[in-house]
Amino acid sequence: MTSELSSTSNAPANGSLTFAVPKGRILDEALPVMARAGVVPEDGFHDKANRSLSFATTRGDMRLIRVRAFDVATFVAHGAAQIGIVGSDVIEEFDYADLYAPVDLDIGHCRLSVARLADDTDAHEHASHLRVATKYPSLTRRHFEAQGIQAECVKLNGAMELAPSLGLARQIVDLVSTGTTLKQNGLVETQRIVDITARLIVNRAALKTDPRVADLVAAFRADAETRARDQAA
Ligand SMILES: Nc1ncnc2c1ncn2[C@@H]1O[C@H](COP(=O)(O)OP(=O)(O)OP(=O)(O)O)[C@@H](O)[C@H]1O
Ligand SMILES: O=P(O)(O)OC[C@H]1O[C@H](OP(=O)(O)OP(=O)(O)O)[C@H](O)[C@@H]1O
Repeated sequence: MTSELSSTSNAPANGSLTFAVPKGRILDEALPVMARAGVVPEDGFHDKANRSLSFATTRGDMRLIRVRAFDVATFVAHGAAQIGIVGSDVIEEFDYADLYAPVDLDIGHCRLSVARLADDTDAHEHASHLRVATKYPSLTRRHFEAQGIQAECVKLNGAMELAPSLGLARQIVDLVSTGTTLKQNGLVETQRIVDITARLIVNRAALKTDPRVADLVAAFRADAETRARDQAA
């Protein structure tokens, strides 16, 4: 499996660039940022009934693929896509050597936190071993290891907030934004692990060999800098 993936060529098919975007909540915030950098999907992309996964853009040499957030990192790390947008949670969970994240896009703000049931006041305060339900086992283990605690992770792909009340794990590690999901499920945040924003990511080899990738990085960076200046003014 690994050797098959690592043999994937970084050369784009037919000289075309592939730009990977997550299909869910980041997308609405990402589209205006992408447009300012000259990445605009053609008709069909916004049609919910359209089952295509690959879309033309107004640039003849670029297509967009719409995939799950974790898969954006996988496509770009293996060179199947040259460039993409993904949350820093995903980048840090995988820690792919071939992935470079040169621009903080200042969108998709949230945080990764530990939470437990509000009434579970002795939830392993002094334990050396914990059971944690999470979509982020690697980040979770690293976080608890730094406190001398061994975290046994139960991997879930969503709805982590159900785990404590159903006895799957007393603690969860999940993304928090407004805190509404925690509250509505009787949970409280106990530790903030890291703040998250969406990043532009590129395949390192593609960045070195294809000037169009470097040009795109420059366009996204210039836009991020302009927005930061406008906010400060
Ligand atoms: N509550 C939130 N507020 C803001 N940003 C969030 C929130 N939850 C998640 N995110 C960001 O959005 C990303 C998920 O993006 P998105 O929903 O577009 O992906 P997805 O492909 O639908 O995800 P999934 O694989 O869970 O279906 C997360 O990796 C994180 O960076
Ligand atoms: O603090 P809040 O504003 O309530 O946001 C937090 C929720 O958002 C994310 O889930 P998402 O809606 O992306 O669905 P998912 O559980 O399918 O990942 C995250 O996993 C939390 O459940």
